[in-house]
Amino acid sequence: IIPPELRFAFLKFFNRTFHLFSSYCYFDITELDGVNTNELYNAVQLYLSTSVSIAGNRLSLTRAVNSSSITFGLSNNDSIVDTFNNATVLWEHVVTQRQTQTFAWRPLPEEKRGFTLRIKKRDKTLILNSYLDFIAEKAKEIRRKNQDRLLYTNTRGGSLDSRGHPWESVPFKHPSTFETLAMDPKKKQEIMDDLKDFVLGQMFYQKTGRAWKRGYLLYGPPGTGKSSMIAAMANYLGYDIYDLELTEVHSNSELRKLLMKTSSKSIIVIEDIDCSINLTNRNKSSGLKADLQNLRIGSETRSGSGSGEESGNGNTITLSGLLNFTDGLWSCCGSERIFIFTTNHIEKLDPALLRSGRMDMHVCMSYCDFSSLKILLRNYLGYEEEDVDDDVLKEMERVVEKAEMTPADVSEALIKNRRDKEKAVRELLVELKSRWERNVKGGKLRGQSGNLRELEIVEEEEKRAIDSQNEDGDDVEDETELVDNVGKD
Ligand SMILES: Nc1ncnc2c1ncn2[C@@H]1O[C@H](COP(=O)(O)OP(=O)(O)OP(=O)(O)O)[C@@H](O)[C@H]1O
Ligand SMILES: [Mg+2]
Repeated sequence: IIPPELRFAFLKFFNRTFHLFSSYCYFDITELDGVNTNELYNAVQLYLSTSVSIAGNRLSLTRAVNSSSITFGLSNNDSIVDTFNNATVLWEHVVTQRQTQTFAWRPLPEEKRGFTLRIKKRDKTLILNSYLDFIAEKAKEIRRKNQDRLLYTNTRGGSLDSRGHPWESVPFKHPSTFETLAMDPKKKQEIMDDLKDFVLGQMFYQKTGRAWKRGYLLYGPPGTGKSSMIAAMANYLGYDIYDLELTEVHSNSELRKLLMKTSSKSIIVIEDIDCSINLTNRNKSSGLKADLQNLRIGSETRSGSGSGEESGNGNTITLSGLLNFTDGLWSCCGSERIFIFTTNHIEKLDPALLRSGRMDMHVCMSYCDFSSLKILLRNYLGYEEEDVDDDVLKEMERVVEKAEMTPADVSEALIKNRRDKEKAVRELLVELKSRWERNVKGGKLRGQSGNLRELEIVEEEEKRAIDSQNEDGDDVEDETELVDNVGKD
């Protein structure tokens, strides 16, 4: 019979007085903080899920698709007690149904989730100063220990899921590490040191007034390990990867939103940057001129308000948008981020992307050299240097650089015969030699080979080959015939 308004006012009053005299205070940690995901919520969830002091008698068990581990969690509206430095706290997982929505720009999740932390008022300073930091640290540690990295992609084409995430994720389990990566050991060490300095460099970045981020440009022919390098970096640092598909992004503002939804401690990757830029920039209006214009717009906005507007009809991403993405004010909305661009054709890239300070390190991933070859032999056959015949090794060392085989080609040759290791090495050498021969000969025809000794060797080997073929039959004639036919066409 009491009117609802009165009942509401009464409840409010009751609550107020209750809180005034209660010795507890409460903190709400909601899953979504406006538009952003609340990292503290995730940290608390992780912390509680593996906390040894877990004392709840009702837990929810989850296992994500493809994940190897089971996660414990608090059931909806259940609570557990935790202790920290003699202070006892109570965590409650509060899940409420969202009221029917009137109108929203994007659908919000049906449930509102959050943790409520109840502590004694006298513990307030302790909790605020150290307990929450402790949880964040612990969550980080757990995440690292679980080794469960995530690989995110933006293949939704701009649409959001019910929690407002533009990214889709799967567990990332690429086995590539710096150990298995075949490249010049000196260069490899340099990159590893650089990464380590970056991770430990918070103070440095703060002191020098730089945003805590770093850019790498990986370039080189296909199959030289660019993607493998990215995986190795992620595994080394324990970072998540955001694989940004630029062709799925329709405007600069969409790009910015994607960036805002990435978490810190992550690697943001744009593969084959030359192709993506072509697609969106050069096809529009008049090629280079449009680019230059975009660039100008880009630099204006960078020094100005930083609000990088879309040029043209606003339905395309531009170079300026991309530069703002990696470099502008928005790029520091999180910290500890690594940007990696890869390309097969560095010469095609716009100089604006290459200028110093933008991509901090340019890493050339190139054809297999001798040191890489040795790493691959160890990876695939378990062979150390001394396990391979000396002459064979010397021969390999002589031809490997000019053979211009990619590590992917070498891997393929080794995998094919991995049951018969000796045969694998033999066939690899044959392949290396034939490519070497072709390249050196090609160089001779183009008149650009400087090494006379090598030419002599090629000629000698050619002669020997012809002799042996003449013995075998008339393969040579077949070949000339083929060439003739091509000539006729
Ligand atoms: N440097 C390397 N060390 C070890 N393995 C390699 C290396 N390069 C290539 N591989 C092998 O070759 C395969 C292809 O390599 P990867 O995908 O990393 O090449 P990529 O440079 O990214 O090529 P693309 O330019 O076509 O994307 C990998 O699965 C890996 O096993
Ligand atoms: Mg690749």
